[in-house]
Amino acid sequence: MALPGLDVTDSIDSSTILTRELKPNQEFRFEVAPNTSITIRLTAGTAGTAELFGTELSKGLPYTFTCCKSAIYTWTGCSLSIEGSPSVEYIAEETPMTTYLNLHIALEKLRVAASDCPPTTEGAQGPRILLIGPPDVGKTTVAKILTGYSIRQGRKPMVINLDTGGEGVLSVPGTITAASFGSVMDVEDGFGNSPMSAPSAIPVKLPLVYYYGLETPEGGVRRYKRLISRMAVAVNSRLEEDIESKNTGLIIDTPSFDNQTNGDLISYIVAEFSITTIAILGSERLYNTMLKSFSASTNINVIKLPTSGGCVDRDVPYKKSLRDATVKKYFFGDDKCTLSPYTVSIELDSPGFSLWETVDSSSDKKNISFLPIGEDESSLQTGEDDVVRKLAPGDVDSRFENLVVAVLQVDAKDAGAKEVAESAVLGFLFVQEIDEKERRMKVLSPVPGRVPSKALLVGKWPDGMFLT
Ligand SMILES: Nc1ncnc2c1ncn2[C@@H]1O[C@H](COP(=O)(O)OP(=O)(O)OP(=O)(O)O)[C@@H](O)[C@H]1O
Repeated sequence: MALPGLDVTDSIDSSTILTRELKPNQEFRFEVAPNTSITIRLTAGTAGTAELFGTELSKGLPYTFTCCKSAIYTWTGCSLSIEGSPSVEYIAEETPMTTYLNLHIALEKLRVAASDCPPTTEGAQGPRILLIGPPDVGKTTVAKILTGYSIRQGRKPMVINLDTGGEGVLSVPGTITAASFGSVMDVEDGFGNSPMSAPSAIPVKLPLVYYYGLETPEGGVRRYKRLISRMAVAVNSRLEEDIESKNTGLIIDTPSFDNQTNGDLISYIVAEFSITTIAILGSERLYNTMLKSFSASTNINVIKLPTSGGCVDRDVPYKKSLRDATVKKYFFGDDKCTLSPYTVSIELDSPGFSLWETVDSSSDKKNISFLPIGEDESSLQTGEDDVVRKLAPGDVDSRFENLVVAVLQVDAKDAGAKEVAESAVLGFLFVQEIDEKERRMKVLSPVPGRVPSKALLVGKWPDGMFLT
């Protein structure tokens, strides 16, 4: 019988062991299908180092990968042994790693200059880089590489993820997060785990999390912008207390911005986070648009970065399986650390129950063309109820099954739409079943006991899934 959470992957086919010799500046690229896994070792007793998206591999240690498309790069040449069968594997000679390293060195110079300034002055603020571009051009990968390099240099970057449609960074999909990275990243897990999900061999990072609950910013631009503003305020005040992070600066990953329609949003992010460098990947057009838009700003550099030939388009089912795996891991852990979530029952009619839903206003977009000339989309949204809506107990029905629910920091009884729309997240629940007859909601919770009397927020993203 398959126990929930324990059927994570098939066992590794240890009969297949490949050895790959890499010359300096070569990259071993591999893809592992969902439900299979491979183990890679940097061969012990041989010379050479290797890194996975900026994080160095230890010699002889087994690293297990499942459901991923990734690459191991070497500056020196190295030998890798691979146990199992990757669905794709090859050695690439052309990579943009030297450009990425040069970018890191340029940022590091600015960090050194920032460290030389008195802590309370503006000069003490390190570089703040924003990575933008179309889908699957390597924005997240470059964010990982820059983060990995700056950690190896003894720095403490603040990493911000604004991409709600992806797999999530230190949290579930559908969230925006900020975390200070002061310790090594996880080779297998990229940005690693937060203590909200599972204990980990790698030191945990404590992220600030906001649940947006929609796939793209377009669904709720107004709330998305407000969350960005809240996060910018929180990040800035954190940096004032942590001079190491302040000197290191920000690395910001974004959703896919591939044309001029996102110009307003990009400008908003640039202004809120006081961005100093905008790096564009994979779109000459977006690069030129940004050059024009920020030509008057002397303190903002606009640069173009090459996309790695290893970046692969990930189809919709693959992305869905990555999202599902992240949520599953939040509740059940992984094969290194299995967790046992608890099933908790919530009374829908209890006074402490307050469930809100995020509103997707993208359906209003089709009406924009009927607006009077001079009025834009914002005039369609008039009150707080346009971004989040409180559900009456009678409205809670089976359409909310198999969705993620955020437990917010704001108390259920004090929660108004404004507080709910802007509140940070304590943790997540997963709705298993809604019994409309018995007026109960059965949820999966990472901790035992009663669900705290906090406002709960359910979104449309991540989309429904079966956690078995
Ligand atoms: N050099 C490489 N070799 C192999 N795979 C790579 C390489 N660089 C990136 N990838 C893979 O390509 C995929 C897309 O990269 P990434 O997630 O960084 O793009 P993105 O622009 O952030 O995507 P999105 O728009 O979905 O956020 C990922 O699975 C990543 O691991």
